[in-house]
Amino acid sequence: MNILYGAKMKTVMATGTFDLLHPGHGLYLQKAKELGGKDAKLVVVVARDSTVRRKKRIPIIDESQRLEMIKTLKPVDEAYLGHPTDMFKIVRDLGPDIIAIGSDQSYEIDHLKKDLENQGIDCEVERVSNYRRANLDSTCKIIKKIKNSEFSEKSLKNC
Ligand SMILES: Cc1cc2nc3c(=O)[nH]c(=O)nc-3n(C[C@H](O)[C@H](O)[C@H](O)COP(=O)(O)O)c2cc1C
Ligand SMILES: Nc1ncnc2c1ncn2[C@@H]1O[C@H](COP(=O)(O)OP(=O)(O)OP(=O)(O)O)[C@@H](O)[C@H]1O
Repeated sequence: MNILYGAKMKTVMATGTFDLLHPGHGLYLQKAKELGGKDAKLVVVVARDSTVRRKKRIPIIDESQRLEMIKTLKPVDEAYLGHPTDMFKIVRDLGPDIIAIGSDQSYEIDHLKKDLENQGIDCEVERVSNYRRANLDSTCKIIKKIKNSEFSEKSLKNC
């Protein structure tokens, strides 16, 4: 926790895959930062390719490019790749005051709080309730759209 003119500046940690960025990612990061109040710092942990393969699918964009993109976003103060196997290591290293879980992330808040306690980590866990609904509001939907599109070789000739 940093001290800013006598007030506590909170560090909020956000996590995710962020493969093929969409506005829902931006909303999550903005709302996550707001959980820390005025002058909060937002640090983002980008999932490793090996984690994404294990939990979801083969990522389209590799981890270094996903990290590079996240670092360009306005609410983001710092961003790092996570650990390949130990999800608590980065939490220990970054020492956030709050971990912000996205509205559709599968982590159960009380369960995660207990796991952190068992690891000796003192940190709040809060859910970001905002979800941006749209035709393309998840990476999966973008992938499915591209896969089902009738892109012919001719229409892609300028790619
Ligand atoms: C507290 C916390 C720490 C995490 N640390 C890591 C990590 O060190 N390495 C990693 O690859 N993924 C880590 N993750 C997992 C990913 O950020 C992400 O949750 C996972 O790829 C699944 O994506 P989804 O949560 O959006 O469904 C962490 C998640 C949380 C909640
Ligand atoms: N439409 C959305 N509105 C708000 N938050 C979102 C939205 N989509 C994703 N998020 C949040 O952004 C973070 C990163 O999401 P992530 O890239 O892991 O998944 P995703 O975009 O939902 O794609 P996938 O289809 O792979 O699950 C997570 O915390 C997730 O809850």
